Formats: sequence, C-alpha cells, structure tokens
Amino acid sequence: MTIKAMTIAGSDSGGGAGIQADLKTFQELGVFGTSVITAITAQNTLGVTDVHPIPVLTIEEQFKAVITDIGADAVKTGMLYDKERIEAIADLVSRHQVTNLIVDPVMVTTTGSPLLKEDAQDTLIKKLFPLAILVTPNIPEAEAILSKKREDFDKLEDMAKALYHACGGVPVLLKGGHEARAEFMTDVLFTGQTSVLYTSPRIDTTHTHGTGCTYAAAITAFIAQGVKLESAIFKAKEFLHVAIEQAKPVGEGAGPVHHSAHRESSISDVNMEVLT
Ligand SMILES: Nc1ncnc2c1ncn2[C@@H]1O[C@H](COP(=O)(O)OP(=O)(O)OP(=O)(O)O)[C@@H](O)[C@H]1O
Ligand SMILES: Cc1ncc(CO)c(N)n1
Repeated sequence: MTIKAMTIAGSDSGGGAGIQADLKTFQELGVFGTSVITAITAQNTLGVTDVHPIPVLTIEEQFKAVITDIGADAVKTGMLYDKERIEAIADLVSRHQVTNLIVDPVMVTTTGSPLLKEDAQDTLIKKLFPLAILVTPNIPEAEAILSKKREDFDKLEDMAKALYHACGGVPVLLKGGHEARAEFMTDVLFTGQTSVLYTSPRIDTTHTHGTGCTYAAAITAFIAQGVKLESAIFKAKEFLHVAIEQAKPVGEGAGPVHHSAHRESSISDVNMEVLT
C-alpha cells in the first residue's frame, strides 16, 4: 500500500523551505507527497522579494483534486498567508475529515520576511489549531501566540504548557532553535499529560534555511506511516539533525539543509527524555 502525505503551504523558489522542502522530505522518507500551494514566494537564501497569494478557489480545487482521488494519510500546513485562506483550509480539513493534521504556524522567515498577515493569527489559533494533532511553533511564533516573551518563563517546558492551553488543548512541540547561546538544542512536546524533551548538540552553521518546514514534514511523513507522535518527533529530529550537519553551501546567504543526508549517516545524536 502506498502511504501518502499532503502539504498545504507556500512555494519557495529557492528550494530550501515551503512546498519544496516538504516534498523532498516526504520523498526521502518513502512517502508519496502531494501539494496544495497557497502562495508563491520569490525567495532565495538571502530573503523574500515577492509574495503572490493563490486565489482561494484554486486552493480549494487543488485540495479537492488530491483528497477525492489520491487521499492523504497525514496532512501538514505551512505558510497560509491570510485569514481568508486559513478559513478556507480549516473548512476543507474538517469537511473531508482529515484526522492527522500537523500545523506549522509559519509567521515570518528566518530573514524576517512576513509570511502571515498580522490580523490572521487569531483565525489560525481559533479555526485551525483545534483540528490539529500537533502544532509546531518556534520561539518567536510562541511569543506571538502567547503575547509573552521567552524570558517570562523559567523553563522551555513551562512555555510549552502555557502554549498547550493557548492553542486550545492541542499537543504542542515548542522548537528551541532560537534559544540564544545554547550548547544543546532542545525542543519540548507537551501533550496535556506528559512533557517530552528532545535534545541534540548545536551545529555551528548558518545553513538552517527550511529547518522548521523539514522538521514538520518529517513528523508528518512518520505519522502517515503510523508512527506514534512521541517517536515520530524523535525520528524527524534525527532526520533533520544530519540534514543540518551535512548542509552544502548553496547561495550567498542562509543555505538549505541537505534533505538526502540521512542516506549516508545513521548516527543518532538525538536524545529523548520523558518527564513525569
Ligand atoms: N544550529 C543548529 N544545530 C542543531 N539543530 C538546529 C540548529 N538550528 C535549528 N536546529 C533545530 O531545527 C529545528 C527547527 O528549529 P527552529 O526553532 O529553528 O525552527 P524554525 O524557526 O521554525 O525554522 P525556520 O528557520 O525554518 O523558520 C529544531 O529541532 C532545532 O533544534
Ligand atoms: C514558502 C515558505 N514557507 C515557509 C518558510 C519558513 O521558513 C519559508 N521561508 N518560505
């Protein structure tokens, strides 16, 4: 049986993030990938120079074309651009009873370009988050969702717990990639019952373009294959870690991760700790 995963996201012409990162990741992990494009960005390793949103009707038709024929064992969302598009996607996801939805609440790029309109955040939280099995904010996105700063929380675990409530009681994976000065990179999953810490050594590199997309896409691929949430995140972080480690220089700025790195490296540098 062919396992299928769908990405609903924006196109990154530079090939490192967005739809392109998602499809590469699905392919690498042995899952058949399909796509619903929400916006086209003119983007490279230096930044975004243009954004062209796709009409809502065309987004709906892409989704229906895929779901009614090919289907999806898991679905991931990335850049959704604005309120209108989020509402349309939330409606499609609930009408077609998508059960394995992973929402990466993409707001701005690493280089600071906005990918979500500011007034759309509330719609994302209220309409889309409740349909998800996992939401994957980074620290700046978590701060925007909570209207609080990282410094307002002693531990990352406390921030993840607050996020769980702010996201309507949906499991949250808070990514710590933006933690200053850290020697180890820690992400925290809070499921409502347990906290799980995923830790890996920090890699000294500027080539981290597309880490968030690749991570969420890998989680989606493992969920599509029937892997449980806690292990899917662990396996996805292993996949991402070697992809960052072996990132090749591409472009003049923040280069993309190397999606096929896992083929050559089986060394796991990731640690998982379940807190009670
Ligand atoms: N230099 C690094 N070394 C090791 N792991 C890293 C590094 N940078 C990011 N990561 C890992 O990548 C994952 C994504 O984290 P991050 O918080 O950077 O997400 P993001 O900001 O959504 O990504 P993006 O930069 O694509 O927007 C996390 O698991 C984080 O630990
Ligand atoms: C299209 C797109 N989606 C997501 C990101 C987040 O990194 C990006 N840079 N571009």
